Amino acid sequence: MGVVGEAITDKGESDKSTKKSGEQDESNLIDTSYIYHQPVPKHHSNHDVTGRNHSVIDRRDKDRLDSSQRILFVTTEITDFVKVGGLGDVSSSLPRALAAHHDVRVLIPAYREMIESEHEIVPVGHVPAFAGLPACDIGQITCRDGLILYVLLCPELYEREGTPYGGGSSGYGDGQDEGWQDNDIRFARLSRAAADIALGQANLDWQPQLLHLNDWACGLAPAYLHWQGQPVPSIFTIHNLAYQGIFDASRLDVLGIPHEAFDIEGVEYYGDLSFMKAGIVYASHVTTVSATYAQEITTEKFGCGLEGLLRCKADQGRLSGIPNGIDDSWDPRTDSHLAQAFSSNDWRGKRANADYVRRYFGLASGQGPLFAVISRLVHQKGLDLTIEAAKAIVHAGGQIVFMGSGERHVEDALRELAIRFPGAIAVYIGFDEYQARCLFAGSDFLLMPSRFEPCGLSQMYAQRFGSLPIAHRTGGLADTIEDGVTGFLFDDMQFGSYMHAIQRAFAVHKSTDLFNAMRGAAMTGRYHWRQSIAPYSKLYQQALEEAGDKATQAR
Ligand SMILES: Nc1ncnc2c1ncn2[C@@H]1O[C@H](COP(=O)(O)OP(=O)(O)O[C@H]2O[C@H](CO)[C@@H](O)[C@H](O)[C@H]2O)[C@@H](O)[C@H]1O
Repeated sequence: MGVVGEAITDKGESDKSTKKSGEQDESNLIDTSYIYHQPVPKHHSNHDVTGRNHSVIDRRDKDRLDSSQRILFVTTEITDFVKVGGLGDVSSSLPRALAAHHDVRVLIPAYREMIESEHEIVPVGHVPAFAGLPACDIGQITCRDGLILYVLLCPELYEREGTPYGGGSSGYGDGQDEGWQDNDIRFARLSRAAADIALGQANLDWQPQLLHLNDWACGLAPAYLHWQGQPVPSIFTIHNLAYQGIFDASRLDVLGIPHEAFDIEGVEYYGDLSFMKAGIVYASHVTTVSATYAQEITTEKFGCGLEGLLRCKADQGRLSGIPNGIDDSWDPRTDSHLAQAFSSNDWRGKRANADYVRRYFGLASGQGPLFAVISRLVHQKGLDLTIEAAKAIVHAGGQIVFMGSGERHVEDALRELAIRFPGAIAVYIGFDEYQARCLFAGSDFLLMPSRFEPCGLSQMYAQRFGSLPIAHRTGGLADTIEDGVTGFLFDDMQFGSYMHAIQRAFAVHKSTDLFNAMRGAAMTGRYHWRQSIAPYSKLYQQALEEAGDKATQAR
């Protein structure tokens, strides 16, 4: 990824970075069960995250694949090429982590970024037109580490300026924000292609046994299979229930949805059509990305109108929370992006990164705490609270760097802060993977007062790089931050509660021994994908067995 934004410094200057983002490494897998209904483990440990490098899928893995499952992982973003947020990171690292145990391939639309990349796209298949969905070809990109991407070639749908979801950059373009007008067609096309591939109807020389679908954009895939009476098993993972893919009921025919399916038991959502609901209803099993969020979405407060259905799934044992992880590229000892590599207890090395961040973002040099915000700038992330807290942080001697893009009014409010507090607040509108890593490494604290957070990756990256998160006790934040040990949690989404947590952070910063102990504890947390592989594998197995049983009964 190259330049995607501008840094606004206290001098009002723009700065640009052209560094490439880091390659993703993978590491060994161990079996640790980690599912919803089981106690949420604490991540503080004396062990470091190390492991065998999986950046090249080696012979041993290939041999094991003979007895493994063939999984098609369907997604709309992947950090290798295009990323709007956390789903891009997960889609890049989870299939690679799973590849040690399974034959995992990825299906994704062929966006402009792929077409224009140096990667060769080899034509390997074709899917026919269906209802109002155009026919299209399937190309194959083989990544340097061996991961195979099937890319859906349809220039009129996918080769556009903008994000995978729309011309704006705030969210996941599900029809409730600035999404492309034809997002229903675009992502129904993706879903139908996944179903065709699963049925061996795409002329590929490979056929998956199971679909692993991610978020609303893939929601129609299990529905298409169901309506054709084909029991191909599928896992549907909710990364964010707030983006649902809601469209007008008049679109049923163009999307090839049978009218009988438009009811409360099917795809109907309060008079509209919901792709997210389709995924939940028709997939063999639903997962989300943390244990706490899996419970939260069964409640009215977090369920976005789908809590009843989700409660039902939970009662049937068909809803699990499996936490996200981070890959081995997030290692401050080896990350070549950093101004200086460092390890736990090498606080001078970490300090070199803080100096770099202050210089790069145009902050005054100083000894006070350095806070970072690295986030999509959307309502979910609670930026309003941080904007309110900014003045108090600066007056107490802190500095803040904001990096992100999203809702226009939030971007404008941040620009105003940078102008109001020169030398103390810097704002980078956009996202730059390289500078983000430096910021995680250079900051003392990460501000993340999310209203809800299905899992959250930034707080894991921050802890790994010795930056203590200050976060709302919700979803994955509650599961991955140990209050007073690896970060600070606050209970009420209120300014006073947030400020109290920030004050605790200031107090800890003053006490060198305590601060260092907390940073050390945060850096040794275990958030690797290896913890998630066993639960996913178990679900795959279970879904395949169930599908096999059904097929036997049907005979
Ligand atoms: N403007 C921007 N443009 C591009 N990248 C940016 C960006 N701002 C931040 N990022 C990067 O995107 C990632 C953010 O991931 P998160 O998981 O924290 O949140 P997100 O809400 O996007 O993901 C959703 O999906 C993930 C994956 O399951 C869940 O962890 C999470 O809770 C859920 O909200 C980080 O790598 C961050 O550096």
